[in-house]
Amino acid sequence: MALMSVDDAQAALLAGVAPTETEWLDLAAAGGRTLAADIVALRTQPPADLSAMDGYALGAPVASDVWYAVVGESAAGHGFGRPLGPGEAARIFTGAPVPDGADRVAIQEDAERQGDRVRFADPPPAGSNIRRRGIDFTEGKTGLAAGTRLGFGALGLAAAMNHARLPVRRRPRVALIASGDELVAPGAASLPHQIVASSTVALAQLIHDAGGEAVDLGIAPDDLSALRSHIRGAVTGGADIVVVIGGVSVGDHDHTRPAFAAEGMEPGFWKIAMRPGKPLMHGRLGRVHALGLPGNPVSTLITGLLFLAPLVRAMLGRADVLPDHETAVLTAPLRANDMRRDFLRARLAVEAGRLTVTPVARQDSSLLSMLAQANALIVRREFAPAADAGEEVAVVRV
Ligand SMILES: Nc1nc2c(c(=O)[nH]1)N[C@H]1C(S)=C(S)[C@@H](COP(=O)(O)OP(=O)(O)OC[C@H]3O[C@@H](n4cnc5c(N)ncnc54)[C@H](O)[C@@H]3O)O[C@H]1N2
Ligand code: MOO
Repeated sequence: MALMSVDDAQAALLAGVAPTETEWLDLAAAGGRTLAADIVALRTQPPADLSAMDGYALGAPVASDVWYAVVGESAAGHGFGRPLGPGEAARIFTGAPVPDGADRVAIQEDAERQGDRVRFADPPPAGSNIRRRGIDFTEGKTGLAAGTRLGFGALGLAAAMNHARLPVRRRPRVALIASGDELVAPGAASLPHQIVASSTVALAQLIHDAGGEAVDLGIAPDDLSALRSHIRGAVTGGADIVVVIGGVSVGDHDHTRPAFAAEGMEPGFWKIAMRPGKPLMHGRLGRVHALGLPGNPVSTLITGLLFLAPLVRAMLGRADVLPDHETAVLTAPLRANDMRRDFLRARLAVEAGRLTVTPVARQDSSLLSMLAQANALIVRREFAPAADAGEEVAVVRV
């Protein structure tokens, strides 16, 4: 069976993905969520011309070295009440409205004040220290686009635009089923034939970081009907994506594909030209995505990073769905690659102002100790020629 390319498999997975429904959240609960609609400014900011400094609001000087009459004060949160006439100044503070008739603000450090009058050796030019109405945003204009992840900057802007609640996408629900007779929960392993089911918690973190909600459905034994009932439980429980970890290869105890098929899966792809992660499988159970991730823990997490996390982001309507590729300088030579795209576990560093990358010592897809050391993957394209230290290579951060 020919292997499918990573690019074709990602495109097939992400084609026509339907976004989750909209829910409305208070601002304070919306951090990290993804906007379901464009957000329009409900007001103009600043709403008036405001002073950028503490000082004096003035009109143009009528003569050099002129004394202005200080006729009142404009403080933030208060209006000034009347226009300034020629030769008049108002004491003003940062964030306060600039009175009509004033066209500049002189800072107080430059003022010579005597009683109710003030003068400036060198008055500032027109427009100085005034933040004009609407320089940040104007009412009715889109300030944040649908698909934006609400980080602190976007949340602050939404609040400033006078929104108390925001429409966000429901977090995609990802059911995680570990499969294998050897598996036991973290903390419970004692026998030599037992292996800790480490991938569930690791994938859950990846899903959370992508904006999804992971649901741990535990461990299914190597038994077709047990795995089928776990999958049914995931679907009836409202999962958007059902992930089975392991059992996607060709061994006698690999039941993942047959179990999904018996539950009515419309097959998508199986077997990808990548290392690690070759046995990756995708299909559809109606609206629900079925994913079989290869069991070797590093393979699970790299296919999670390259396929599952992008699927979650696509369901959120995000624009930035696939991981970004950057460029870094190799510190060690690499041999030529074969027909599988290789994702080498590696460490990025900044050396003499350049981003450098060094593969970790061992690349076996069972070695979580190596993955935990890595902060990036070197992406070696299919049939890439040997590379020397000093060459640039593509990297993806992990
Ligand atoms: N004849 C072939 N054998 C294998 C092939 C192949 O193409 N032909 N592919 C290999 C590759 S590549 C991978 S990757 C593995 C994946 O196989 P499975 O998805 O069937 O994974 P399992 O056999 O169930 O498990 C593999 C390995 O990973 C451990 N494991 C499984 N689940 C977890 C978990 N939740 N947490 C931690 N560790 C887990 C499991 O104990 C096994 O050691 O197949 C190769 N074989
Ligand atoms: O692809 Mo497997 O994931 O090489 O170990």
